[in-house]
Amino acid sequence: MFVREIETFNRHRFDASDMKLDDVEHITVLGAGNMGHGIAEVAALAGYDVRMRDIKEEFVQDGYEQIEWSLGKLAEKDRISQEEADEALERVTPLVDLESAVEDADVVIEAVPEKMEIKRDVYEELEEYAPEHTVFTSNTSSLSITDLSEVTERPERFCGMHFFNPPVRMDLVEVISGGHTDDETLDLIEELAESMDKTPVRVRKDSPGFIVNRVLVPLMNEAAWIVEMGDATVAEVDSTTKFDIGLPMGAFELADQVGIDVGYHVLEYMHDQLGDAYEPCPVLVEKVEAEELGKKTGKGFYDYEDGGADVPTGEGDDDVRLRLLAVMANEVAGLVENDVADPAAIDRAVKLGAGFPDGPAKMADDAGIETLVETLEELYDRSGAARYEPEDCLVDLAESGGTFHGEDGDVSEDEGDAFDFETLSVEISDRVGHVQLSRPHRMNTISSELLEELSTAIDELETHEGVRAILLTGEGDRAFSAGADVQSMAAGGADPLAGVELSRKGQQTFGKLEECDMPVLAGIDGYCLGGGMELATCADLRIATERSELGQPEHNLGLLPGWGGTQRLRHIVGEGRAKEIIFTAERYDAETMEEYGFLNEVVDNEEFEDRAFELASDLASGPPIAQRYTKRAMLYGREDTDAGLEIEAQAFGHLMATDDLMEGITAFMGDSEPEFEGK
Ligand SMILES: C/C=C/C(=O)SCCNC(=O)CCNC(=O)[C@H](O)C(C)(C)COP(=O)(O)OP(=O)(O)OC[C@H]1O[C@@H](n2cnc3c(N)ncnc32)[C@H](O)[C@@H]1OP(=O)(O)O
Repeated sequence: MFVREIETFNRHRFDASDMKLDDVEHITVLGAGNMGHGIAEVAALAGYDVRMRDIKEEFVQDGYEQIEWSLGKLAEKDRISQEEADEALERVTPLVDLESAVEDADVVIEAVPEKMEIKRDVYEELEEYAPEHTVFTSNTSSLSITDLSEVTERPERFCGMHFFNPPVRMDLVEVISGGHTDDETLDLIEELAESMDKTPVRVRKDSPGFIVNRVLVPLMNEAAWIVEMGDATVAEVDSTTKFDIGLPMGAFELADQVGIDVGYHVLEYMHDQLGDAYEPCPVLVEKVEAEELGKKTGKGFYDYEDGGADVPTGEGDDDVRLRLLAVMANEVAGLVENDVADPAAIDRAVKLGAGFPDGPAKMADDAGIETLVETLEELYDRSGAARYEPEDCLVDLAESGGTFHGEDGDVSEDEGDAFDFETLSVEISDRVGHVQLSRPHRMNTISSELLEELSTAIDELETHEGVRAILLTGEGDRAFSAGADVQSMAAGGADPLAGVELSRKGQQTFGKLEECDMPVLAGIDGYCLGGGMELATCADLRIATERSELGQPEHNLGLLPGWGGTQRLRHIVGEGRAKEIIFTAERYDAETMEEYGFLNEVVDNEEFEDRAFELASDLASGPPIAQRYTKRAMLYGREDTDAGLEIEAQAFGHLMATDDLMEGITAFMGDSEPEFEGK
């Protein structure tokens, strides 16, 4: 028996390190509810053969119809073609029989109800039928991955794969390591999430609430405690959360949206696992007992049969703001201290998973760690409640005058290279993060490594306290970039799937520039071709030297502009010109590209460097909040004017309460230059 167990263990280990993303063809999703059918749809859209299983025929049929409806909607909005929608649907097989559902599975994603007993039964049965090589994942949002993995005989090939609702729209997937998970499994599942067009964030340790819920749920609890303790009303708390902190919803509005019971159950679990700091506020208990669970029951903190959440502007309270930020900062500190994730990963996860404009670590840095620790200490003295006891690492940060994004944040303005990359150089000067493509010997062509590093550089600059604008240039005076490195692309062989992945990777990486909160300037000197032009297209402004030549020559190679060019270029130059540029595959001079509206300015060759830095510094001195929301409104308004107008209106209102507005008006009246701080 002992020998057999060791053999099985060894075989599992071999299989785990052996399975690569290319080997994954069949995915089984267990559960056809909201999350299950959403995940099945995402997997089918990514080209996987999907079996979706639930315990009753009516459940799977219902899930299948939801997928059909959702794919139809995507096609209707031209996000995918009708043919792609039909093909994706064909890849989904709804099933009740577990054996047939998992017999070919390479990866299982379990999304059954959040009850340990139910999941345990499912995994025990699953272990009977699933092939040896299958990797098991759970979409649980609250249960322990380690505990779940121990129900199976393959705990090393078991991890969390936590999608957000609705999976088809939400970008984030938390990939959670259980106590036994091996690195190969985590790598594979992260790659799988990326292949589904999602952004994985690794949760290095199995910890209650993982990252996003660990920040959100205590935030909702604290909102409730503020009301319970008589320190503010629901309206005041939500006004503060939405209009002073700038979160997408008020804390109570969010609780109603998610379901008060859902938040409460996660909180109960945290209370059980992590102790008294997570004691649920009685207000939440009362709501759950009264079955006033939020939107889904018609009543929660707001009455949805009587107009729903109507969060007032201008009722914010600074003590409430500091208190909510302090509690969030303490959660971030707990996650960092326990090595669950670093501040950059936490910020990325919360921005993607909860739609926060900034991550909680960045918001804490901005508010001042020392102030937040003082806030916690005052509350702790007053109430003695464990939730206000500051984490050691937060106190240490406050005492040392540091910040969560400290190392980068501490780089003084003109200190030069702040980051270590092979294919890029990144420097920070005068609040401008200057990214230079640094492969001059190959015309700054874009290799997979450069794409990878660019993606990291954008993430790092975006969360860097000292950076307010990004400038992109190419090293040397021959090329901004001559596009994708066709040589290394050809070296990858003629693998269509790898091609799809490469295209997606470029689309996503360049897309980060469109989505990032600060203005981006592309400074073009020399050739700006193919993927290089697609990169420049994602900047907000473009300037080029007189000698520059620009174009999309992909058709000459029998390719198409696969890093966003078929979609994004038309937003800058209009569809007619975009088609002309792509179909002729010509190289255009800078003057013509200025006429076409692609370039904002053409500059003398000798003056290029000075002008690029001058313009980038100008952008960096602009009002950050207004810049951020202008970008968002314009980006989301591209396909949906009403959505863009709504963002515009909300942002306009939000700006009314900012220091930046006061600063702008005061400077205007006093005829001086404003010093915007983004507050
Ligand atoms: C999804 C995205 C797809 C794409 O982006 S596909 C690629 C689109 N880009 C192109 O098609 C541009 C191809 N390159 C050219 O047409 C020419 O080059 C230039 C006009 C940019 C420059 O021509 P010249 O001044 O005569 O120089 P040179 O000797 O052709 O190039 C210098 C070195 O640079 C390498 N190089 C240039 N472009 C690329 C590229 N895109 N991928 C890989 N290498 C490239 C060359 O091979 C050569 O290298 P060595 O001296 O070692 O032979």
